[in-house]
Amino acid sequence: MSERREGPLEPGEPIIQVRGLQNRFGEHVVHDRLDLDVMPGEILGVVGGSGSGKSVLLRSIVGLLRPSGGEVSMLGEQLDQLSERRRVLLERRCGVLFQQGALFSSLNVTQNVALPLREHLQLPRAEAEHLAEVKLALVGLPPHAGRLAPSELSGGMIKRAALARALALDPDILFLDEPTAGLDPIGAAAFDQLLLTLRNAFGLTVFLVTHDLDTLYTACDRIAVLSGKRVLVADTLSVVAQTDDAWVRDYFHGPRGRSAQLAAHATREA
Ligand SMILES: Nc1ncnc2c1ncn2[C@@H]1O[C@H](COP(=O)(O)OP(=O)(O)OP(=O)(O)O)[C@@H](O)[C@H]1O
Repeated sequence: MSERREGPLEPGEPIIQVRGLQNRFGEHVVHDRLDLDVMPGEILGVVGGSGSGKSVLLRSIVGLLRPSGGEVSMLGEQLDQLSERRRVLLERRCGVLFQQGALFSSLNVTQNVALPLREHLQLPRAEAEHLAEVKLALVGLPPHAGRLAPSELSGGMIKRAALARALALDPDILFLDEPTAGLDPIGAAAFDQLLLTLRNAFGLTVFLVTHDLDTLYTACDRIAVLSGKRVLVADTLSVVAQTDDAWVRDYFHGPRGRSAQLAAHATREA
């Protein structure tokens, strides 16, 4: 991976800053004056009930959805004030992994990962595919996986291939929407470890939408809870879990929350 680029961020400045975000679809208000900071190099887990607006928040930040109001800044640049050229440059610094992986079925895995390199950097095919193979190895896929069609991959392999594509342009920020959904517990745990390895090795910032309590316990530095159209709390897991809120209580202190906590303790002590 390339050297990390120097952004215009001041020390201590959030890498993503969301202020007063509003999102509505017709009469349906999803976000109302939502604020959130994401700090450089952290893995932030974003949780909340179904329909609380986690994916809409992610899409607003990566520029796939134009918010109804408020401001989003990323890497020191305010999204709604960017020229087309600056927007494309900023896009390159973000890798996005969508819920279903979103690989092109007509391309093999290597070609899928090579696509951003060809489109954004205009690399010749052979060079782009060589770099794609490096990325596939980085996410732990065996060499033969590159020649397979997406339909020939297991669920875990699809996630890894999609992660390799999200990493293709050496992003500063990785956005992941439910990366462990549909994986068995062993595959999910391996994915969490991979995420930690990548963050530790490359200093990536990770914005992670998840329902997976194990991921929150093992991989996240901070957790933001979406509730009531806003961020109810964004803090370390121990602070968040003590928040006086019915959803937080059910989620973190219900049976699944307790078993995730026990599993995380056991892993740390092993
Ligand atoms: N393009 C759209 N048009 C209309 N409504 C939308 C659109 N996208 C999202 N919504 C609505 O916005 C709300 C929030 O959706 P979002 O997908 O962000 O929820 P979520 O918190 O990610 O949910 P889940 O955990 O179930 O994935 C939902 O009620 C959804 O129906």
